[in-house]
Amino acid sequence: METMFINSKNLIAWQSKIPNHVIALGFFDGLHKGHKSVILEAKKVAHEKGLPLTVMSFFPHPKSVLSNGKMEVDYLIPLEEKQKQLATLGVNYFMIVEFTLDFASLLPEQFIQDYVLGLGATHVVCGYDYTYGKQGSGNASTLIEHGKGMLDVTIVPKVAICGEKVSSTRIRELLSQGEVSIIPQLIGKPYSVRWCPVNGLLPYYTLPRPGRYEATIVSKSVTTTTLLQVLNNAQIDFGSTFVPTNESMTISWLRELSDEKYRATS
Ligand SMILES: Cc1cc2nc3c(=O)[nH]c(=O)nc-3n(C[C@H](O)[C@H](O)[C@H](O)COP(=O)(O)O)c2cc1C
Ligand SMILES: Nc1ncnc2c1ncn2[C@@H]1O[C@H](COP(=O)(O)OP(=O)(O)OP(=O)(O)O)[C@@H](O)[C@H]1O
Repeated sequence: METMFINSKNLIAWQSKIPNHVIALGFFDGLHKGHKSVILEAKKVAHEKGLPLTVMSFFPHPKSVLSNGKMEVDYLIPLEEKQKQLATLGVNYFMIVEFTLDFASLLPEQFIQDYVLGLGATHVVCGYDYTYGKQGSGNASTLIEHGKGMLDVTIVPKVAICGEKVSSTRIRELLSQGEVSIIPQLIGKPYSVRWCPVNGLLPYYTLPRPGRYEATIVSKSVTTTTLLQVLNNAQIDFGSTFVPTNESMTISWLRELSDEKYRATS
């Protein structure tokens, strides 16, 4: 998979470099089941048309840019993890467009002409609630019109669990409520963060709310299931769990323990 960092300054250079492709559009934080449904649909279309598969995302998150940094977004995964997971899903090109206030003010049709058609997409796949362009005024039903006959469009229906849309927002809510045991229903596996002994939580991950959790730690392919206490949004008390001093590790959050259960198991 090739990753491209695109902005207004290098856009023209990229426009002449990328072959025609099928593109999936969205921010895709956490790569949950709704996102995978969009990307796998795009993969199917790309296969049928014999074209490469592209995913276009943005960075930083539109909400943090549009609030002038006042709104802190609790990112679920950093770009490197998104990159790794997209490569595993079979994506050929990963376009990361720099989200700036100037970019946010592009009219929806301009975005489609310059960044979608202009970069070589001939078929767009997005979810039913995808929005784009100034004030998010473009949506799934305006894509055909803004494509001016040059763009095929596939809209993916809502993926829901118990009637509720699977979303990055919902996962952030579950983390803030300590409800980590529900998250596998949304992303297909427990929510994981990367932790390194020197710097602690790596950037663009979010810890569940303070409390005691059953978790697995994977370090150098050795998996340990243990009890951990989250103290605040950056600190974990590892208790008696052995933590290597020179290795980073992956911590997967399995379930929050009530105080009684914690006392019984510790
Ligand atoms: C060119 C462009 C301009 C945008 N401008 C705005 C904006 O002014 N206000 C806003 O809330 N979101 C804006 N967005 C963000 C989108 O509404 C949307 O959040 C983003 O495209 C990610 O889509 P998703 O949330 O469906 O993944 C813009 C997006 C694009 C591509
Ligand atoms: N549950 C879902 N079912 C179908 N499509 C989805 C679903 N969730 C997101 N999508 C689509 O995936 C792409 C990326 O969406 P986006 O990054 O906005 O995810 P989100 O989970 O809705 O995020 P947030 O909760 O922050 O709004 C968009 O095309 C969007 O329409």
